[in-house]
Amino acid sequence: MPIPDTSRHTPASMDANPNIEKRASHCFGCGPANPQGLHLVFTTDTSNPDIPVATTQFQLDRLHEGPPGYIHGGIVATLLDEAMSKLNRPLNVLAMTRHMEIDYLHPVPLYQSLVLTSRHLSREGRKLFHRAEIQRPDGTVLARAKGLFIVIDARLLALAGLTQPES
Ligand SMILES: CCCCC/C=C\C/C=C\C/C=C\C/C=C\CCCC(=O)SCCNC(=O)CCNC(=O)[C@H](O)C(C)(C)COP(=O)(O)OP(=O)(O)OC[C@H]1O[C@@H](n2cnc3c(N)ncnc32)[C@H](O)[C@@H]1OP(=O)(O)O
Repeated sequence: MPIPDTSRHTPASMDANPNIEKRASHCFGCGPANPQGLHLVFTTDTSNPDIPVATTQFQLDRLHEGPPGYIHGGIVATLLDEAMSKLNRPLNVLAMTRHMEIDYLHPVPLYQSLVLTSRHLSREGRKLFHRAEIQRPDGTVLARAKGLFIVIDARLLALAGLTQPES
């Protein structure tokens, strides 16, 4: 039986200098330090600061296959979730996904460059409503999501050991 590489599974509480940026370096969607992650790199358009838009191009292979030749539906959900989460920092909040709904309109192919984009829709207090889409380069929408993100307050982050309490 192979010996697991435990260095990839070090509990976050054992990190020498835990902070939100360092922890995010292992994010499955965008963390550069996660060897099994998707390594998505987004461009964020804040020309309208109230309605940020995040975009990336990606191309996956059989590591993320579901139906033969197509991306697994759970990975499609991950892509859409990740894209929407990228809108939170431009809105100057830390937030987590509370609810999302997905329309799988067409199978999402492997081995093709695709466009993943998200847009902030509205805010009601600590509730942020976003949307995201995966498109072919010709604009055909393959999958679409709406998401509700909840702003995480400083006290909760401090309890999780991610920031110092303000007072
Ligand atoms: C505590 C540890 C924090 C650690 C994380 C720190 C920071 C995170 C931010 C950035 C991290 C950096 C990298 C990004 C990483 C990943 C990217 C992808 C994003 C994700 O992958 S992130 C993982 C999945 N995510 C979760 O693991 C969340 C689990 N969850 C909770 O931890 C709680 O849920 C919490 C704390 C969020 C809120 O908890 P809560 O108790 O304060 O509030 P509750 O959940 O009850 O609802 C709130 C309001 O949403 C309304 N509501 C509910 N459903 C609705 C619906 N369908 N439509 C309309 N409204 C709805 C309710 O009615 C209520 O509204 P109202 O306030 O008006 O009553």
